[in-house]
Amino acid sequence: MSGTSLDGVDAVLAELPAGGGLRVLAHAHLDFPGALRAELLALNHSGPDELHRAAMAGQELARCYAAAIQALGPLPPVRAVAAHGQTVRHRPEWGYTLQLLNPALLAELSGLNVVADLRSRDVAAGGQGAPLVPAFHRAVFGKAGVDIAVLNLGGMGNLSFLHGDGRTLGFDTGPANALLDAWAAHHLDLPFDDGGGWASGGTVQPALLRAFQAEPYFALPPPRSTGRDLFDWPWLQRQPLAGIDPRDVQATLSEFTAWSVADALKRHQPGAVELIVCGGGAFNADLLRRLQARLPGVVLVGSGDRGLPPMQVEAAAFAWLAAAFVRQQPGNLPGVTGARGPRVLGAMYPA
Ligand SMILES: Nc1ncnc2c1ncn2[C@@H]1O[C@H](COP(=O)(O)OP(=O)(O)OP(=O)(O)O)[C@@H](O)[C@H]1O
Ligand SMILES: CC(=O)N[C@H]1[C@@H]2OC[C@@H](O2)[C@@H](O)[C@@H]1O[C@H](C)C(=O)O
Repeated sequence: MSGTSLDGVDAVLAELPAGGGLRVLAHAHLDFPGALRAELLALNHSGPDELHRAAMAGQELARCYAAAIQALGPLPPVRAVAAHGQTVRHRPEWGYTLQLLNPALLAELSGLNVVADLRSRDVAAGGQGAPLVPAFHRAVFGKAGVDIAVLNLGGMGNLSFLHGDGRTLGFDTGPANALLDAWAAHHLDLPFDDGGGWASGGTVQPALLRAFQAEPYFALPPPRSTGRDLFDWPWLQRQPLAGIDPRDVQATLSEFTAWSVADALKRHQPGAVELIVCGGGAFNADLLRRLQARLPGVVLVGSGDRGLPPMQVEAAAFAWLAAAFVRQQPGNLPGVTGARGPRVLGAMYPA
């Protein structure tokens, strides 16, 4: 799995018994080489010779994925590799979502079956193609009779609502780390603001926060999903930032992310008693503190305390989706994505 924060690749070796359940046997993370990260970031927006560059980046990604698989150590017999690829365009309203990867090359390099392109069938059926993890969250974190929410803080944020009565809903809340990382990189020359330490010393600017909140995406009803197509550096540059201390901008971005999650939770699952947090944002203490302040009645729990560490959840989720493909079972939840019905997700490139 490599997500929209573009930090690198997370791989897990997962055991998925036919009767249900999941056991992660190994985890490896590889940072993207700097040049690849910069190219993937650039490919999120149109530019010169982008078809050639996308094809080259897809090959480089396949090599990174193969290295991540190798970093898992000696492997038992593996049924399939779930390979998400790198989202560089997400335009379900135009009938497509695009994850760069050369899955044929990954099959060649790894000698394993590769299941890729896990989102496009849902989009073909009229869905958003995202988020796909709510079904997995239900399977691993759900509890009958208890309202639980699961929050992924990746480049973008997404919430799953695991209602006690068995209903599962979810959608993308908006940007999570993508804008925080971009601003920190620009002003601190660091890949991210570790623990949110820089943001925590800033002062939230109410007028700027209101400008962020005025983005029409936040008024959309579900099903909804988003990406760097909208929330990226160009979006930030359109905001009224002039004359504001950069540290206050970072604090305001952090508060904005906390607001987008808390507002979504209050509107869609006011009875939630527990919020399980995963994704790299789970290590941002400043962001979690702001979120807790906006959700006084909700207990925030790291996903590690519920059996799956924050950096493993997404990779495990896509392994689970690929297992559904191997069994020719649907992976999407039409009530979440808006697809016309359940669909088998993905395509296999044989070993
Ligand atoms: N110690 C930390 N302090 C603050 N932020 C952190 C820390 N560690 C990781 N992060 C954040 O988490 C990000 C990586 O998160 P993750 O790998 O979950 O995202 P992703 O999978 O790329 O995104 P998505 O869920 O959108 O697909 C980093 O880019 C950084 O912003
Ligand atoms: C198109 C795409 O890659 N979307 C990602 C992204 O990262 C977070 C959010 O935006 C979510 O919609 C999705 O990933 C999660 C894991 C999902 O599909 O459930």
